[in-house]
Amino acid sequence: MENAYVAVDIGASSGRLMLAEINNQQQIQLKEMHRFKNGFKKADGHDRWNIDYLIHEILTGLEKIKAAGYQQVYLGIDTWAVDYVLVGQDGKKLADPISYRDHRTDHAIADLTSDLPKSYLYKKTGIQFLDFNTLYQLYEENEALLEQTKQIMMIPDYIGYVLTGKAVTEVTNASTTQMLNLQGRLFDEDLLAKVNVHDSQFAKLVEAGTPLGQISANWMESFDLPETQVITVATHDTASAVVGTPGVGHDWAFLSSGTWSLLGTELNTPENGQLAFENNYTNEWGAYGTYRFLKNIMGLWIAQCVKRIYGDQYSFSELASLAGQEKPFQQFIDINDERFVNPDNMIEEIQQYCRETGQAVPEMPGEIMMAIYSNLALFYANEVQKLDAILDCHLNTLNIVGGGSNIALLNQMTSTLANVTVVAGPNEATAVGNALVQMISTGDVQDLKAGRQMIANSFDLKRFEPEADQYAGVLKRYQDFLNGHSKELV
Ligand SMILES: Nc1ncnc2c1ncn2[C@@H]1O[C@H](COP(=O)(O)OP(=O)(O)OP(=O)(O)O)[C@@H](O)[C@H]1O
Ligand SMILES: C[C@H](O)[C@H](O)[C@@H](O)C(=O)CO
Ligand SMILES: [Mg+2]
Repeated sequence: MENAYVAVDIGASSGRLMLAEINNQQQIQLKEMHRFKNGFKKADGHDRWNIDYLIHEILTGLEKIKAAGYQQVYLGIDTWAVDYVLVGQDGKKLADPISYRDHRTDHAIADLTSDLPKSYLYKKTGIQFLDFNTLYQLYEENEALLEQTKQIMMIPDYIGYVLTGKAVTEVTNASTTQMLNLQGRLFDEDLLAKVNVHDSQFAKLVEAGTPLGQISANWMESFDLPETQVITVATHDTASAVVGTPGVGHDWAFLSSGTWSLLGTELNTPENGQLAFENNYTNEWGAYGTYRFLKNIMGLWIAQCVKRIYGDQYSFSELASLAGQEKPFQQFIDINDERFVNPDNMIEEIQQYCRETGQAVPEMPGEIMMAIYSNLALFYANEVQKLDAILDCHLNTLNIVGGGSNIALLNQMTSTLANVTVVAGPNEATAVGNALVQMISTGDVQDLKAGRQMIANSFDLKRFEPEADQYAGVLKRYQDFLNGHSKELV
């Protein structure tokens, strides 16, 4: 009987339980068993996630898997980064987790680094400066709550703890705290002290692929579940997405395109030099001792907000079709401007930005969406050039994975502007990477290289080549615009 693997992948906008099995042709077969919405809501003065709802959805999905005839499964959990749950002395959460988009950290970097030079912090951690990194969230955390806290658990670690009773801190997601020391590969004592947190308040650090334990008997009594062995995978969803990216050789970059666009490349040693620091690139830890040298780009969050403002009357593919009927590059937008992190009305924010910069104001849905896609493609192309410069290399291929890999228009614009081959897919690379780490952990797959080959042989990947003479000079004009207008995410 072949092993069955359940990948629980919860992004900022949606979650899903995907069942992965290896068929006789040594291909990974992926089946969506359960999907649910995610999102934060205002509660007790902050934007909060509903973590109990997410756990209930996981158990509901597992019941569907049992009902489909699976008696025994492996399971891995990955979610978005930086956010955490505070667990009290009684082992229960003290509050629902606050979202990284909450405004409590809007000025946290300036406050925390007033007596701690950013260059020093970057040398220690190699992590990009995003004001919602865990370090700054803890700096702004409610002191009374922190004093009652026995354990600080990152979201996926907390879910694994609730399901199995076992607490660990998995390194790929822990690195996004900006509290891990690159040299010692442990929590940095100075940074813990800076936010009044003790080493003991984090469970032991473990690498991706470490077995966690069985789902506890109390859940088995309350829900009709398969016997479930939980494995701690690369619990940062982007880390799982990178594992699930079928890159070949050494000259490939990845773009994990979902709520965020995470553009970067996989390194075996961190790159925390001056150029990387100046360009705010990060060295998030990857699976198997790798580093994810990447940059956070605002991503399709902007499209998600637009879709919501239109009352969800358009599907994402309909919005993409409307965009395709419009001319590209009608206005330049620094999509990483902090004003787009969590505005009250994204459409108005985009329109106001265009007014303030004396540009054509997009009005119709198609114009708005084309403005978003055009500027995402330009931003991606600009960052590919920066990656080449920082790493002194030439990345020929950009593997685009995640929901955004479905957008052929955006894939093609990106290929042409960046002058690279785009390989699009799998769109569920995060779930695939989650399952692959489980398969490597059980020995069903030999290693990461063999797994990526298997992925390439299992999923329909689409290639996009640069279209000569298209958009000549646009990227240079965009870069000049950015140089005059950039107020990046910091
Ligand atoms: N067919 C499509 N046409 C256009 N856009 C699409 C299509 N399918 C997905 N998308 C885009 O992909 C996004 C969702 O990507 P994905 O499913 O990777 O995100 P997620 O995993 O839910 O969230 P996160 O990025 O936080 O992990 C949507 O917001 C949408 O913009
Ligand atoms: C806040 C993080 O940067 C974000 O979660 C990103 O890393 C991610 O996980 C996108 O899916
Ligand atoms: Mg995702």
